[in-house]
Amino acid sequence: MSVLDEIIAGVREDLEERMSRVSLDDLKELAVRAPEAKDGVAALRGDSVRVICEVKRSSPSKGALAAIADPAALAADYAAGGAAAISVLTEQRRFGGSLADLKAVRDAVDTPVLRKDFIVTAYQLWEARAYGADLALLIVAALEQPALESLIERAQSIGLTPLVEVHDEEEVARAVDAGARIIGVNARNLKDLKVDRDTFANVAPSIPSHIVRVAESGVRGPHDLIAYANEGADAVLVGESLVTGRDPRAAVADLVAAGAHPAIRHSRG
Ligand SMILES: O=C(O)c1ccccc1NCC(=O)[C@H](O)[C@H](O)COP(=O)(O)O
Repeated sequence: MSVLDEIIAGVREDLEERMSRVSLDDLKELAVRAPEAKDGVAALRGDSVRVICEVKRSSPSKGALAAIADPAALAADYAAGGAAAISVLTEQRRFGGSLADLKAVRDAVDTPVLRKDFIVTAYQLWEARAYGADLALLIVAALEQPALESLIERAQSIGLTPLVEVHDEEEVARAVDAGARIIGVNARNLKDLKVDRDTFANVAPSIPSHIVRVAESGVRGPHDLIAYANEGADAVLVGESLVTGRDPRAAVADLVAAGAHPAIRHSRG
């Protein structure tokens, strides 16, 4: 069993428990009352490289990263630093996240919010919307093609923008066929957790230019953002280096400034 398979097995158990407590109809009621979803595509594409900042307490690869007692305060720092979106890991067992974190972040900022989890059912999309997410992660490696297609369609129909995650060119082809408008290339191989920053450069050229390209994982500071930008990234997704650093707001501001540097703007035409 790969790490991804193990994570998904746990996610399915936790999901069963939530589904036994909260009906889909009740979730839909909550979703109707949630603030209107913001446009994820508009948030992540522009003349500068956008920065998605993650609320990440722990991870399978590194264990505990940061306690994050107040995710709302961290999100407010990210927003003040210029984050284009805030990613909230809601998986409990390996990442220490929750839907309560998602709600706390939603209530604290106007910035678009991404539910980062291992989504395998439409019920989780409704949860995402009910707790205020604007975007939801869908991982190609976790889904058969018909499920990927139907989850992208369902996400869009309820106002969520799917961020469709891939790790190789074959997965890009699947994401494009399924109708993705934002594709994230994860430098982390979710089967063995190794991070290879060359993954983006190898995979991104196969992403059609009308699709937003996000470079995920391994960003330690502005130099990594600049490298990803030069390889064609519209946005980067950053977790560990922000939650383990001393000043997340300043760290985000440094990344945002690097992403808006005239040399990068010029190379992006
Ligand atoms: O972070 C992990 O160890 C991990 C393991 C298995 C599945 C997903 C995992 N992380 C999710 C992510 O993709 C990252 O949190 C995100 O890209 C930010 O990466 P980083 O800046 O390297 O923390």
